[in-house]
Amino acid sequence: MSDWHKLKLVKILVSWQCFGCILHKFDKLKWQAILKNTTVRLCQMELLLMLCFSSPVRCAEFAIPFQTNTCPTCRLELPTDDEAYEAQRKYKIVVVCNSGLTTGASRESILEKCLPYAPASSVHMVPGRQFCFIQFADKEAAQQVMQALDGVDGQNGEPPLYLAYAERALITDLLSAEEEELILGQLHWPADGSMKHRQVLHFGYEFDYGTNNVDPSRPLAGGLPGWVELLVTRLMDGGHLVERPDQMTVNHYLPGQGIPAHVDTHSAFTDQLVSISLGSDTTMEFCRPPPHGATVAVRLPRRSALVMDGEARYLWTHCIVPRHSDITLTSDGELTLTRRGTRVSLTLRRLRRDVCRCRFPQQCDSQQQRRAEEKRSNGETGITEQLERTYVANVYEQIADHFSCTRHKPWPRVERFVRGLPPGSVLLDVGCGNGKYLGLNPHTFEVGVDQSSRLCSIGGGRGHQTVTAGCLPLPVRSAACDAVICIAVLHHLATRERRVAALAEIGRALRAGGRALIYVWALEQRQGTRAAGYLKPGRQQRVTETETAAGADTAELPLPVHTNRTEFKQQDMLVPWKLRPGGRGGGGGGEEVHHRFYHVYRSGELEEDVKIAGGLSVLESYHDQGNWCVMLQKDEDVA
Ligand SMILES: O=C(O)CCC(=O)C(=O)O
Ligand SMILES: [Fe+2]
Ligand SMILES: [Zn+2]
Repeated sequence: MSDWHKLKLVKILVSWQCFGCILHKFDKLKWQAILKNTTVRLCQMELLLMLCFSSPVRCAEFAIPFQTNTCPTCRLELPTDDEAYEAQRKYKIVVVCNSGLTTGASRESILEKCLPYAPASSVHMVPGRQFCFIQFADKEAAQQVMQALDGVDGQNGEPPLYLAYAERALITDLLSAEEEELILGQLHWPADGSMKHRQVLHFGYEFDYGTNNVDPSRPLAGGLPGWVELLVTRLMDGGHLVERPDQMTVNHYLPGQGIPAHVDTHSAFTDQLVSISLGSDTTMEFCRPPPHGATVAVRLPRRSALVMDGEARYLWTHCIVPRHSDITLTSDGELTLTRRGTRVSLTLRRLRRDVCRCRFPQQCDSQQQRRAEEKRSNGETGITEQLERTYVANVYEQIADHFSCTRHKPWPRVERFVRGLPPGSVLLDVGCGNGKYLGLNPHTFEVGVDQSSRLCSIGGGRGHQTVTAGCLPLPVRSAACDAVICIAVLHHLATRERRVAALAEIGRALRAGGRALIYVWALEQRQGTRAAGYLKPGRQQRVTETETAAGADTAELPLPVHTNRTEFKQQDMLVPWKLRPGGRGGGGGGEEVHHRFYHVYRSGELEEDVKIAGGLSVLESYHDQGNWCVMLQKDEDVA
């Protein structure tokens, strides 16, 4: 593999996945050399994580606030595009991605490299890590160093440094001790104690702990106090806050008190939340929901402000564990137990008056609600998604091992397409299953996508790159692929709208001039006098879906059940899969029957769908092995 080819692959992966996942994949390669001229970006929570493992005190100090996408491997956020990245190049803290204590760099060696371009005010080395942070007096100094050093070869053959801008998420010196005292004196706590585990006050709007929401039509008299407006102005002038908050919740915690893990409701508040600590330091814990389940402890010093945005605001939960003491680091790097005092926090938020557009629809009450409303108004009831989940996704997950045993021989014309790709091509296999079409051409870069995590791990176990994801949308950058294959996948989508959308997604993934090969099961299993293999009796070993569910109760199924090895009687149906005893879930005794949803295509239908999807031309179309097949080419310059 030439360096150019490696670079191309890394570029594609970098745009899909976060730095940590890339490094994980590439630890065997000399990634420093490969990454030359490639913009490496870290995502906010990943930085917090990496920092945190070695340093519970400084973990939250830095974050990179790019506009982001989600890494399909680990679901971390990633920057979206170069424009967004360029627009954000204005921070006075820089992270050096490939120089840290574990690469043999020192504070002195880093300073020495920067000094000819601009003086650095401090360098933070992170124990056990291969990156470090440099803080400059101003943005211009940071920019000069960035321009001079980023990706440029070092002297005497030294590898280049890779730099990215970073920003503080924690503002440690927001207010003075006198101001803190004045503010604490302004707050009047009701004698009866408003909550069981802590006391709270609300300004601007009341936060309702029953619904975890606010009523925008009922503002509280008085709005926010003047002294808060002053702190807000400081945060905005410092570039830490984009919008002026209009709601404040003040929490009062005695030592031993805390707040349960939660994500502030998406539909209630906008992108940035601020937590200002008064009276005492504390430790706030951020947790990423399972299956990842990472925990990051962030030390919040008194008189500091923590700004949560991106996935720290929308995806990770935050909590304060009810404890009397926290484990912290001394300035000498020793671990010590620090007793908590009484802490008062100011949570500043802005009411949301539109739909949340965060990148975590699964976690987003606002987007879920909107989708439900749309469905209701369309008269649609989620049947489609339910059908695909029950009769496609869940079934493949259960029959994965057995299914994989029946899928080893590539169909010749698909194999020919893959083998014919020019060296260096990037091939995406949409619905890759166990990866039987991956690895046929050693000169291409291939990534398989399948929504079954079990099939992905079977493919992954054979050394292929697989990503667990569906095809709507595809987890790839636009125009990233030279070729796409999508074999026996689209017939599992339950509506025409979704089948067309999947074709459009394939088109989006292709570069102009790139080609795709699509196979879908045909309604017509006969061509002239020739019957497809599927109809031939006595070929039970090729696929094992040979019999109808003998004795299975089909009365409750939502669609007619097809009798295997017979002609199709309708286009939408359920096709039984008999799970062999001994296969997963087979258990050695009786046979389990699973039903998969299919929409078999009639002659010409696939071509019509391609036309509706747009931007793709049909180069060739044919009938092969009982499938309708098209070879497509992405049109040049579709405006
Ligand atoms: O006390 C804090 O800093 C956090 C409070 C909080 O998370 C909230 O009110 O939603
Ligand atoms: Fe909160
Ligand atoms: Zn949201």
